Amino acid sequence: MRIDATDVRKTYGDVTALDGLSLTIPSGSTFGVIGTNGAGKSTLFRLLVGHDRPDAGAVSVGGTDVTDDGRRIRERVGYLPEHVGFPDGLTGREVLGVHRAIRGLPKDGRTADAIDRVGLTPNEADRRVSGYSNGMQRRLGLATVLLPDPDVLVLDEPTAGLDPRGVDEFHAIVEEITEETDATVVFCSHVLGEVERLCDRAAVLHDGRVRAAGPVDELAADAETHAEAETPADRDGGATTRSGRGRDGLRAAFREAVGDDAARTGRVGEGGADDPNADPEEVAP
Ligand SMILES: Nc1ncnc2c1ncn2[C@@H]1O[C@H](COP(=O)(O)OP(=O)(O)OP(=O)(O)O)[C@@H](O)[C@H]1O
Repeated sequence: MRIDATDVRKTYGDVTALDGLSLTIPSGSTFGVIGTNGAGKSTLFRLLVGHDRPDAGAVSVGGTDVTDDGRRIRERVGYLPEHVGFPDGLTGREVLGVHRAIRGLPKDGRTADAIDRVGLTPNEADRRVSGYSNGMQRRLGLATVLLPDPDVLVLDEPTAGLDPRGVDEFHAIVEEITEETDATVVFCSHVLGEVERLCDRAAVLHDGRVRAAGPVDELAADAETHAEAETPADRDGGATTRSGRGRDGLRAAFREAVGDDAARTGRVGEGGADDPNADPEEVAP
């Protein structure tokens, strides 16, 4: 399902969270939204899944305005918020059973499928969630989202706080989902390397606006257009080869939006180069 946000504005009191944001997420893409703390990522995601309404502008999913038919959107869109809590007394399998029942989904093996897809063993699924590690809780959260077999997955910082192994495992699960289904997957992150690894498209968000967006392989063109007057190539008459495409392109767009310091470490917001979630390869020498 394609997602369109058009000139969206959202304020909380005197705070402008989204300031005329426009973005298109093509059907079937794996789309990464990267931005600083407070850039508006979570606000955007709440609007995409119909949990909140824009003050101005429009958001549509699969051609349906989310404010017209929020229920249909919530049926087709799986949303994993940044912070998910589960009742401590239940096992993982019971949590999924409750979610299945609340959503009116049939007892057709989808609970066991979801457990399998997120890599929880049957034994782990039968343990109480109070004993789950952070990574297991994230996987269980993803399993609840997968239950209805959604057309769109919206994941708000799904790997924040996971150790490197947990991050890797979560990435592998997302990669498997994107390979095996036609689902549109949208997630946000502070970590550039995560977006580069998983996404075919990306947007850099800053101060409630999209600063660069497009196929990861083509973001270079945007960044180069904006930074044209200052590129080494311009300064030395074209002798220096420009960064080209792919990773360098996204990095250039990112640097333009968030500044040299964040671009150097490949991450923005909390943590730093020594954060367990940081990809060491992303830290420039
Ligand atoms: N419910 C709310 N009430 C008041 N202000 C809010 C609310 N939600 C978000 N904001 C403000 O809107 C702005 C955007 O917040 P948002 O959570 O969308 O950013 P974010 O990019 O997800 O940040 P982070 O990376 O820290 O999670 C921030 O200034 C935030 O303080």
